Amino acid sequence: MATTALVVDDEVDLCRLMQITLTKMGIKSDVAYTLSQAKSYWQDNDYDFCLTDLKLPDGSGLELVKHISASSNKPIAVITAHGSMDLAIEALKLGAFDFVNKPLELPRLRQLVENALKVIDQNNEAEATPESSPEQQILDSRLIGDSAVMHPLKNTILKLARSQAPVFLSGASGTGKEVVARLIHDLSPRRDGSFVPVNCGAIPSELMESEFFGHKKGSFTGAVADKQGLFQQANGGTLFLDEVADLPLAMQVKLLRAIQEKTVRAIGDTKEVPVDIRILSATHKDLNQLVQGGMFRQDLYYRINVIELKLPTLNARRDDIPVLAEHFLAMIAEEWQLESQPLLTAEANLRLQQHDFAGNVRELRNVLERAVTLAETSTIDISHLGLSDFDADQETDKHQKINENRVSDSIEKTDKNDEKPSSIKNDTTQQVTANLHPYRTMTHHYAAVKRPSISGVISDSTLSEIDRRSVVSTAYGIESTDKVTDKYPSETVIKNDNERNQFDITTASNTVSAELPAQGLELYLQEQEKKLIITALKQTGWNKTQAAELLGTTFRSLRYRMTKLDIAEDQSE
Ligand SMILES: Nc1ncnc2c1ncn2[C@@H]1O[C@H](COP(=O)(O)OP(=O)(O)OP(=O)(O)O)[C@@H](O)[C@H]1O
Repeated sequence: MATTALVVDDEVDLCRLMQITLTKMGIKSDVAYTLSQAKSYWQDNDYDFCLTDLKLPDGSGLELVKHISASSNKPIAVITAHGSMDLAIEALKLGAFDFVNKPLELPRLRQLVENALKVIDQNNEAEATPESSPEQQILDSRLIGDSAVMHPLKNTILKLARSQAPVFLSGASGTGKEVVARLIHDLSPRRDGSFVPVNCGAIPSELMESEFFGHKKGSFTGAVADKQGLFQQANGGTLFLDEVADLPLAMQVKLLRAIQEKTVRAIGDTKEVPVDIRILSATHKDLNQLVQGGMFRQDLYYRINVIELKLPTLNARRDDIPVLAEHFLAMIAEEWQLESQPLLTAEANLRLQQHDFAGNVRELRNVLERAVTLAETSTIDISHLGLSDFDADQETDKHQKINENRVSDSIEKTDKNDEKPSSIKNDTTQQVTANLHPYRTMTHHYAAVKRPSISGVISDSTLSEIDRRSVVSTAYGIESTDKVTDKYPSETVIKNDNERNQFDITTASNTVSAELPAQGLELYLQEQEKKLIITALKQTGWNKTQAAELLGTTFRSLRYRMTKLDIAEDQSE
């Protein structure tokens, strides 16, 4: 059956133009010239989608958007006068799936209609298999959790995936913002295009323009060839601006312009190139507060935060911990090629559910990776988790402290500010090791952001023990000690040795600050880790068991790190 559409506009010529375009695309259409006529046509016919002007003689097209999106999930797109971005944003918030500007550009109209057709197909598929639509299956297999807060979240993700609206993902670190961003893309009509994630905090500011918009050969020293920017790489797909709060103000202006105009100009180029991208963004920081403080442009905030999706902390969905744990253990077993999947004892499972996960899902995964590494067999007991003994009173205290810090909505406030009592932060230091997200570059969190003080660097909660040793030894120019305790490593290492006790930490900070790694902390640490591992492997003739022993780690852990750092099995030649 042919697809049908309702076109609503009071300009007769424009309606004819739209009808001709639709007919050429095999779509039958009716035209309504007023709001009331549109409502009654929509009521009496079973159209597949609607395209409406916002300014109608007897009312606003926004009313039609509200009417249609409240009663069905059929796509409705709006036509806006050039420059009336506020209305377009309002329409997206009300449920319009996309908008097109006047004067109408036919390629853009065709692209919008093609996206609408894809949404219609997806809706039909979902209706045919309501219990297990392909979308639902993808969602359930990648966003693990079945607790009360996850149901509405998943439904919203499905809805947002069908829209073209910019979505801002907020939530504390490790709650799964990137997982959700990928899902929104993979479930959207843009899924055949690329998903391009960019860590805004990791790109040096002097390279930003070239990274985002590209450059022409010879446009500056070092531009040895033409380079495509991230916007163009995401053309037809989705650009995910992760850690968007870290964008320098100068770049915010340029980004806003590109997003509004939907065109980019490479450095050294004379022409603007149109780009068709959807913007998703995320940060664990309170962007609203940054706007108030003048650190983030209000207009850009308004533009990227058309729809905000808040991700719950893991503490707010403890029921999901067992199922998440099982999911991660299965992943670890596969990635590490274990003979059998590790299993948690009932006590270990319970202990995990009691733990205060300041690092959220990422922390859970890291705790499990460490536990699998420590366990001699495939049974993971409470002792392998490395969590301090559970003290119900203490945990209650912690939760109370968190609650005191929350203003009205407890979860949202903690998410936004990442506020934790220092006791909890210390816990995190013990629990959270390196970010092990398979998609994410290791430069993700810390490069270019947390360089200023050595104490900041070393107390970084994501450092694994070996990372810490190399930081301590390299930064201070001292040998690493064998006894690196789990807590704050720099001071512990220094305090363990009388000679080093005399070492003035302030002087150290000053001395070291001049030698901070240009490539950023994470990249630097990776290089150090890689060097140490290769040295140990070379010393043992690439015998992994012996190399692991030399490094004071386990075979499994070494194998994991080799894969993570891309160290080939034998580089002896
Ligand atoms: N619901 C979930 N189901 C399965 N894995 C999840 C879920 N939530 C998070 N994860 C996993 O947790 C880790 C952290 O997730 P992610 O990187 O998406 O968090 P984030 O909120 O973007 O963190 P950050 O703010 O630090 O960038 C990843 O390994 C991710 O795969």
